Formats: sequence, C-alpha cells, structure tokens
Amino acid sequence: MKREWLNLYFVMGSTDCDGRDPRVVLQEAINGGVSFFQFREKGRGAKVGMEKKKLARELKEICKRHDIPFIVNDDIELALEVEADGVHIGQEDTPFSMVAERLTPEMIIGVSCHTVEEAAAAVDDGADYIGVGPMYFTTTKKDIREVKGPEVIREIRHAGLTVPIVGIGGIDAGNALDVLEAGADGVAVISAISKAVSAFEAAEEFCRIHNIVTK
Ligand SMILES: Cc1ncc(COP(=O)(O)OP(=O)(O)O)c(N)n1
Ligand SMILES: Cc1ncsc1CCOP(=O)(O)O
Ligand SMILES: [Mg+2]
Repeated sequence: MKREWLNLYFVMGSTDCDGRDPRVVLQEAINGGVSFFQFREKGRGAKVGMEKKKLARELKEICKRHDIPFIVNDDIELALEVEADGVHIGQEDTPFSMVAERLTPEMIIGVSCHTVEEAAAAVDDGADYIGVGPMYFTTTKKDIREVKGPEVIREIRHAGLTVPIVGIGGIDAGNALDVLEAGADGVAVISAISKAVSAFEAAEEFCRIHNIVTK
C-alpha cells in the first residue's frame, strides 16, 4: 500500500453524522482532501443487514470515483461482498491469520495497536498499516483503552518499526501536528470531520497541517 494514502484517514458510519446523509458528508470530506476511508457502521441506531450493505456499496462508489481506498471495519464478509479494498481489525476482532486466509492477497489489512509489543506482533503478522490510539480522550468509541498520547507512536518508531502508522482517537486540528511529529504518517479522524459544520473545511484544515510536516 502507498504510505501517503494514510495522510488523512476518514473513519465514519451513519451514526457519526449527526443526522446528515453520510454520502454527502463523505463527498464533502473527499473534496476537502481525505485520502483513505473506513466504513465503520457501529453504535446505537447503526444500520444492519441489507441496509448496511446498501450504504457500504454507495460509500464505496463515492470512494471509487475519487480513487480513494475503501476499507471495512471488523466485518470481513461485508468487505468481500462489496469488494472493498481492505479491512481494519482490532485486538479483540477476528485474528489476523484468519482474516488473511479469507481475503485476496492484494487486500489491505490494518490493525489497531496500543503498545510497542502489539505493533511488533502486527508487523510480524503482515499488517499493511497500524492504527495507534486512543491518542486523546474521545466519546466516539465507548470501549477505549487507556489514553497514552502521541508518545506511544514515538516509542514504536524508536523500536525501529517502519510500518505505516495513523494515530486515532480525539484528534482535531489543535493536536494533529503533535501526532504527526511523533512519527505518524497521518491521522485517522471520525468526529472532527463527521460532526464538523463543514466536513470540507475540516478536511482541508487537516491537509494544511499535514503539509507543515512534509514540507
Ligand atoms: C485506523 C483505525 N485505528 C483503530 C481503530 C479501532 O479499531 P478497534 O479497536 O477494533 O475498534 P472499533 O473501531 O472496531 O470499535 C479503527 N477502527 N481504525
Ligand atoms: C475508532 C477509534 N479507535 C480508537 S479511538 C476511536 C474513535 C475515534 O473517533 P474520534 O476521532 O471522534 O475521536
Ligand atoms: Mg474492531
């Protein structure tokens, strides 16, 4: 996978959009510069079954029109059915080896990590990228682990791991630079884009911040 795909990773499902149409929110966010997308349909009121599949297909179509990889959170069967570009799994989800067995070799597998040990194990397994967090406190995910801040990304880099990394959890325009300066390739964001007055402007602002570290 291309490391720069992780520059601005938008993670979202219908319950994250404050009642707005997730297709419109995604389109606006892509117009603002999102480079990678994860469909994470979770929480109270989340769509299931055919409705979930329909939304997945619609969001995937939007991503495809803009050459943005479409990743499915947790749901391996859905990823296969809608021909997603990959899946994202956490430490409590289906084990990496089982996921890899089900997917085609070109599909991307991202893994959530909270420590250097988990990051090293994910690299050994063959993860294409890792999501490290929660960087900061967030109310978006209820079952979060301990908040460790960007320091854990610095530790993962100091351990010599060059795997593509995104920081996730409570990231906004005010703290994204700290995450990038700790060694992340990009930031993964839900509410700071999905609940923004303008998803377009929010995404643009994250891109401006990313440009500070790459220039
Ligand atoms: C990019 C990215 N990083 C971490 C996560 C969290 O995954 P997980 O721990 O499995 O929690 P859920 O998102 O499934 O609730 C993620 N989704 N994306
Ligand atoms: C999915 C996930 N994994 C760790 S924190 C988190 C939620 C991120 O949401 P937000 O960007 O709104 O804090
Ligand atoms: Mg998960």
